[in-house]
Amino acid sequence: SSWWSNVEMGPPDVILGVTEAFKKDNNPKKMNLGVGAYRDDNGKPYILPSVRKAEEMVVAANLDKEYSPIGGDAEYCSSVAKLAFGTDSPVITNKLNVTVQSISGTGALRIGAAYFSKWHSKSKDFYIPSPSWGNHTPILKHSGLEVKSYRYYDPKTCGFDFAGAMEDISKIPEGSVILLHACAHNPTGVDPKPEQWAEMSSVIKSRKIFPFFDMAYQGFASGDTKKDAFAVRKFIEDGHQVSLCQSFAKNMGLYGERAGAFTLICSDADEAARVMSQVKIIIRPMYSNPPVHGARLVKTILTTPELNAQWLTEVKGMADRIIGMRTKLVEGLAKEGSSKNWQHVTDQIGMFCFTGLTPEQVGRLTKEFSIYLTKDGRISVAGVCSGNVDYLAHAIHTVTK
Ligand SMILES: Cc1ncc(COP(=O)(O)O)c(CNOCC(=O)O)c1O
Repeated sequence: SSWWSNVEMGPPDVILGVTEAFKKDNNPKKMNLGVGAYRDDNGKPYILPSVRKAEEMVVAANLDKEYSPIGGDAEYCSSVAKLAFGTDSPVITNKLNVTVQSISGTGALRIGAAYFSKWHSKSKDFYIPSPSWGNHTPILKHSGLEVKSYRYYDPKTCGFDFAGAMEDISKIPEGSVILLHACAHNPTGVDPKPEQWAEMSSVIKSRKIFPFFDMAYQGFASGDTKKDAFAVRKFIEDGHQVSLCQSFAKNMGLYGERAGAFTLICSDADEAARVMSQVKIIIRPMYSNPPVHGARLVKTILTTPELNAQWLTEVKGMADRIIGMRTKLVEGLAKEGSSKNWQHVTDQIGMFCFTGLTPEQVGRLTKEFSIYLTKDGRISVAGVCSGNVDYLAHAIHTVTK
């Protein structure tokens, strides 16, 4: 018999499964609201002009294709750290950040999980929001960590369960790690308000819990990179030694280029040198060194002033288009005569909207209207455009009235 006769068929990836079903549907009005990738108002993938410009500059520079350093290009690492923390942050000026390039946000989470599994001796428990990005649990578990959860989403209001979150956080044992989505929470689109972040920061500090940030959407949520980094910068101001995962998949549209970064904040230069040495020891046997092209595009944009300014307008443009579609959807539902409160659709932020639709209503959207989304009622607002927003409003009203 074969070596692999023992291998059973694994479950299909929920999100990619939605896209497969969408492709098979030949209804001209079909809509794919499953995949978390930006689409322009014609429903097409979008390559940012600033990225195209950076690519021309990189190609014209005739660079070699030698191996990157294990931790990636040093200038790339310092440019992405400045974007996250702010150029005048003490973290940057005192060089307290250990920042390495990662294989996008997922790679940053993998490096982080492996680092904590090996060097965070106080606890192996990671508390993630309920719900969280589907990949968080397997990434953490594959690294030998325990995954627990804290209340986050309130299905009654389709909003943030602040009281529940605070109650759960106040019970998390000292030394545990809490995973926080810095902005544009996936899958709910629900973010804490600044004053709620402040309260979470103080309880996390007083309980000696470690804040592990995942910032996959900086600039893509509100359109303002500083605003979207508020939580990370607030926690640092409050004295937390945060860790941070960054992705340039969404805010620079570099999905397939796999550009990201992982940062640990240290207490002094000596600690930073020791920590950096151990992070590199983790990366070396994982994938040895990162891909060069995506990082070169990011570095060129972030370190070329006029390109950086152009990028900021483009990422704001993507955020504004999505925010505009949220408003149009709520207006469309009102026009359809819906008497339900759809305030959460415009209160939520980023790529996703947790509609509050039941699995049965989701099933009807797909069956009766060829609208594809995940069973939890999450829609990727990027899949909504001026040509289909009224159709979506009609369909949602029909299945919810
Ligand atoms: C919270 C979060 N962290 C990290 C990541 C990592 O993304 P990447 O590895 O592509 O940078 C993502 C990307 N999610 O993909 C969209 C979807 O859910 O359909 C993410 O949402």
